[in-house]
Amino acid sequence: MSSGLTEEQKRRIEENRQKALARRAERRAAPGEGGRPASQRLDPASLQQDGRRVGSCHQPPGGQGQQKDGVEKGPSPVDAHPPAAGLCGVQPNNYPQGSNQAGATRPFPPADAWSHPHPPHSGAQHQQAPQQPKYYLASKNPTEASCPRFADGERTDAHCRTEYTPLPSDSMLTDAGRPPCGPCPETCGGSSVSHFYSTVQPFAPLKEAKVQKRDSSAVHSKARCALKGRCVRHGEDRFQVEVGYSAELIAMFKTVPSRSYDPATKMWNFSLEDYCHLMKEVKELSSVTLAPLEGTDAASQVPFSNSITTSPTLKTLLKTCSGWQKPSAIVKGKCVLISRSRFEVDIGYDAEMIGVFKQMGSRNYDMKTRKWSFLLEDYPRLMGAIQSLPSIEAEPLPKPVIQTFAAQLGATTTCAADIPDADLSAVDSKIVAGLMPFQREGVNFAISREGRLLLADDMGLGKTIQAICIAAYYQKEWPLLVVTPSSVRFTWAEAFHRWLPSLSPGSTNVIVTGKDSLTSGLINIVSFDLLSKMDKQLKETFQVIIVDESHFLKNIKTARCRAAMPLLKAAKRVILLSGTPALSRPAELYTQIAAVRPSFFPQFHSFGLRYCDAKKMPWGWDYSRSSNLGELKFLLEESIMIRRLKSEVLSQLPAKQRTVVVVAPEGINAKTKAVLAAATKEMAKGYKTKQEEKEALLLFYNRTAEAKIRSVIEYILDLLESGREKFLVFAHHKIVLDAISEELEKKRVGYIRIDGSTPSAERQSLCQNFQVSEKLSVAVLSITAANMGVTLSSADLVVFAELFWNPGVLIQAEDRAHRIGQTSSVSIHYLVAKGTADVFLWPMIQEKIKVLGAAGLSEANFSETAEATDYFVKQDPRQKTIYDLFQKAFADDGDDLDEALRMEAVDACQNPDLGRAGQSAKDSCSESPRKKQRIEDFFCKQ
Ligand SMILES: Nc1ncnc2c1ncn2[C@@H]1O[C@H](COP(=O)(O)OP(=O)(O)OP(=O)(O)O)[C@@H](O)[C@H]1O
Repeated sequence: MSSGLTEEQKRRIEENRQKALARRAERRAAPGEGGRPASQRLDPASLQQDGRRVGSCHQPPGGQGQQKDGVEKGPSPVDAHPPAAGLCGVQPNNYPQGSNQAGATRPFPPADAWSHPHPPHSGAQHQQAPQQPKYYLASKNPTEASCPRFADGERTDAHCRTEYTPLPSDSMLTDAGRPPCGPCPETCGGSSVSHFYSTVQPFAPLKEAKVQKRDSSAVHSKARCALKGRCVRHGEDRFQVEVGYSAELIAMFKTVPSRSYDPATKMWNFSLEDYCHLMKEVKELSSVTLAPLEGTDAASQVPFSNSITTSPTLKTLLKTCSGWQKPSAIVKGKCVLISRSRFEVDIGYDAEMIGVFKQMGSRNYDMKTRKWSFLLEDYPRLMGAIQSLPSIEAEPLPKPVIQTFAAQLGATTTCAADIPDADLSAVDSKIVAGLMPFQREGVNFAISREGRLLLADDMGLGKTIQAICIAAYYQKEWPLLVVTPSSVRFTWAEAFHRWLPSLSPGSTNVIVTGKDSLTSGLINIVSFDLLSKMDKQLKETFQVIIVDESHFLKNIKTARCRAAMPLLKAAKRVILLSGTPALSRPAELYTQIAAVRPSFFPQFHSFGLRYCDAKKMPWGWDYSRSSNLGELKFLLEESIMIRRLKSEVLSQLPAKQRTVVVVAPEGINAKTKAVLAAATKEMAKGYKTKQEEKEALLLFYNRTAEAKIRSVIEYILDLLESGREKFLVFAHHKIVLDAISEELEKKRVGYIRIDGSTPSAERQSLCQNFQVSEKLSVAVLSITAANMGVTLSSADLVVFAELFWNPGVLIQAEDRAHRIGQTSSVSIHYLVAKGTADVFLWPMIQEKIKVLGAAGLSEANFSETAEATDYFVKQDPRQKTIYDLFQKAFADDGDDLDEALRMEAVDACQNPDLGRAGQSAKDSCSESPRKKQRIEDFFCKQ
């Protein structure tokens, strides 16, 4: 670049330079005169008495400075610095120890304070410049006139402030890699400081500041123009930076994690742990130099090993200095999926990285979370750029996420294509036509995922019908295996026959004992526990498997899980059903995910690290927490899981959904079975009197209660294990109510109980407690004593452990949950046991309700759900006789309540603890005084 000087000017400059050199040589030749005293040599260890390092660029007599090469600067116009003395020059630094001259070490305000417009350099200021001394020397008293001030007297230009000179000056002034000092652009080059401030945003990336700095560094030298300051200890483990204002310095300060600004002293201080990082950054800045902390080596920035002034604490705190670039400088973070189309980079600050972020078209900065997010299509480009930054360690998105969202990555599409309608023409039309719209979507989803999925619809939304339809779509690949809790094995068999009428009656094989064949049916239904006991038979691989309540597999260590996992991994289609796939923590999902997509997370640990916030503890890894749950949800929903809540599909649901649960007959012991069989046989013969008939029926009913207890309890426990948080259980016999209560107590499940012995005053408070308390999960209720007058709408599931012949009473009981205040569809489960009085009671109830319905007296309809159980009775002529007997006995009775009382009395008599005598029954009956009286009357009548 042309200097713009005439030849004559150049000649004179050269002359002056030569003269100056000569004078300097003379001074050097005369020891003690003009030359720097040995004591003032630029010794890195030169310290003030108080240990603070001060001036290292000494002002020679006559106010002339001296450069390392020993050549005094002459008044050459070329070298002459812009006239505002001190703007760029080496500032006086040989103040008396501890002095704080005006302008010395002027602190700067915090970043916010700089947000107001900075007074610009006036043109006058620049015009004044030539009138200032031309020597490039430090001015002891920088002229106030040359430095505009804020209203509060603060100078506007950092270079107007007196600064500490860093040492050793040799290193400062002869930094080999630096260009020779040229005009300072901020003052001389016409670029005002205020302009610089305005370009540095509060969160301006340091990189950008650096870019500006580096661009300008070509034309000015740090050594000569730099703002100078120093580091001093600040308390036990911190250091303070005493320096004038520099926007780029502040921008850098803001990246230091331990930064703290002291408004009183107006200085920034930092942890010693950040010292080396900070010094390294300062070194990069063109406009600032800092004298290192006492006791450290300016070059290496490590403590002096032999210095007596270096305390052990300092050594310890600075020990990472030499290698600061490694652990301490690396900014670590991770990419996290935050929606189906975007991901977020959860990471600390790094200027270069922010520069990369800003190049992404889809970038979005969330002011609240202070995180950047991008479209997935930018992911490959962004990661490529970030990974090339040595100081950044950003954990990428997990492989399963990349695989699952491959369509969005790199593509412009942000949404995966809609799930197509599956062709269900080969499936029984009954089930296809019976699917509700959301259930059809579930089936479509399953088929789009090639029959491997976790169907996680809320409880009661009809996962069974969907699973049957999905499995039927793959019927060519059957035999089918259905793994379920043992209490619903028969319900599954019924459901298959109900929804797939084309199935032959013998196609379902319900496995009841470990000796049964696991593979003899087209549809094989087995409980979790039996499956684990039948390992030997498991060699046969099923291509299609349904697992109901798949969260039963949540613990990999259980026998049931160990038995099921190899089968599931090997099968072609895996249909997992669970309304509550994880009851308390994401770790519980792992086995279910692994069952459906074994390739996603082959090792639990990688899943644990990402989603269970895995922590190493003294005893091993703790996976009980959760992390990145949003990402996990998006991953699962995109790949393998479909979940709808009741509230989302409420408009498609009936207000009440009734289910017949066929409870397992093996729950009935052999003796009870024999008694029941004998009773059935006896009843088939008929009775002479009506009274005999009724008594026989009541005894049969009572035996049924005893027989069902085990299955009922098993069912209730399964419900609890499945995550049902609140439900009502109605039973009629005291022994059933007692058995349920005892079991709940044993299992420490919170419950209330309302039966005939519960005083009216207490009922209300029990109900209120149940309504509001999360700790009360079950309401154990007597069908006859609690079917009216109580509100228990906080539950949306009603279980009938026993049947009652009057459907009106049952409907009233259902309505304890289905009433004003209920916001959900109410599920009602009727437990029906084969080989018991239920077989006769259930069709009878159906019959009665039909009549009520036809008369417009009831909107309830049992026939839909009950049709599967109809054939119990219709198939066998002997059973038909008994059914007729039931019909006759109960249809004649106008007063069902009397019947109920009679049965309660019988119940009381049958209870071994209560004795058989009428008197004992009277004494022990847990009924209200009025009822007691009626029972008494009844016995008196006998
Ligand atoms: N499309 C339908 N048509 C008629 N009845 C249905 C339909 N879908 C579900 N149901 C009935 O709704 C009740 C609840 O269904 P199901 O037992 O399959 O629910 P679920 O989602 O498995 O509940 P849970 O998680 O509690 O086991 C059953 O009685 C079932 O027959």
